[in-house]
Amino acid sequence: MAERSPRDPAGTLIVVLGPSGSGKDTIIDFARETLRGRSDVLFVRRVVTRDAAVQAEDHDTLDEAAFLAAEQAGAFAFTWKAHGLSYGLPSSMDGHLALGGIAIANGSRATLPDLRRRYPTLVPVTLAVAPDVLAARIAARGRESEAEIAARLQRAERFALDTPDLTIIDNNGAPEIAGRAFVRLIEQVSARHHAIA
Ligand SMILES: Nc1ncnc2c1ncn2[C@@H]1O[C@H](COP(=O)(O)OP(=O)(O)O)[C@@H](O)[C@H]1O
Ligand SMILES: O=P(O)(O)OC[C@H]1O[C@H](OP(=O)(O)OP(=O)(O)O)[C@H](O)[C@@H]1O
Repeated sequence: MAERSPRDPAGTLIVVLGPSGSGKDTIIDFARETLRGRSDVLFVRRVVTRDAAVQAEDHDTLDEAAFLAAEQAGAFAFTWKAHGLSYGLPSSMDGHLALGGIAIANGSRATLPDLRRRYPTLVPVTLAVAPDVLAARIAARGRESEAEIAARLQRAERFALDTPDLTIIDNNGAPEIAGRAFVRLIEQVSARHHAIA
């Protein structure tokens, strides 16, 4: 993890957290479509060392060596490792936050304490999904091997996100229901910005 001094940007980072298959990308995609044209809301495009051929969220791909070089050159605002992959949120995100914008990123539960230190106004969001629904959705997504799915399900049980300011969105129903709840949260954050401005 790149160590930087904490800052208190004018904007707000909304981070979507939750086990593999819980619907992080689904609600982010729904909000991106719904809020298209809103220049104050940045949907952060992650850099991931995942094979570009693997169907996943729309991310930039680097191999490990290139990721490390980019990290050392200051290309990332925040990085972490999970599932044998490296993930980076590009430093352009900090520029957007410094201007008072809202940034939305898919993040890692394991890094929540570090992320909060670095972004004190962080708004963490998580998705609640029953374990059997989760398992079925990861399998149906067809992105991981059986061993990888088993590892992801094990990891799903390791984190209890016990933080008082956490927004929990139920995603056991239709994706639009969770998607709309997420858009409402973004609108609330946006209204808070306007009230302060
Ligand atoms: N509410 C839902 N109902 C049915 N399928 C869903 C729902 N939410 C997500 N999915 C599906 O479950 C799979 C995992 O969702 P995804 O958004 O990729 O999760 P994550 O980003 O948290 O790993 C995807 O195939 C997605 O289309
Ligand atoms: O610490 P955790 O909360 O377990 O998260 C670990 C990683 O898993 C997810 O990535 P990825 O998009 O590769 O996996 P997913 O789509 O299966 O969640 C998430 O965005 C983190 O990068």
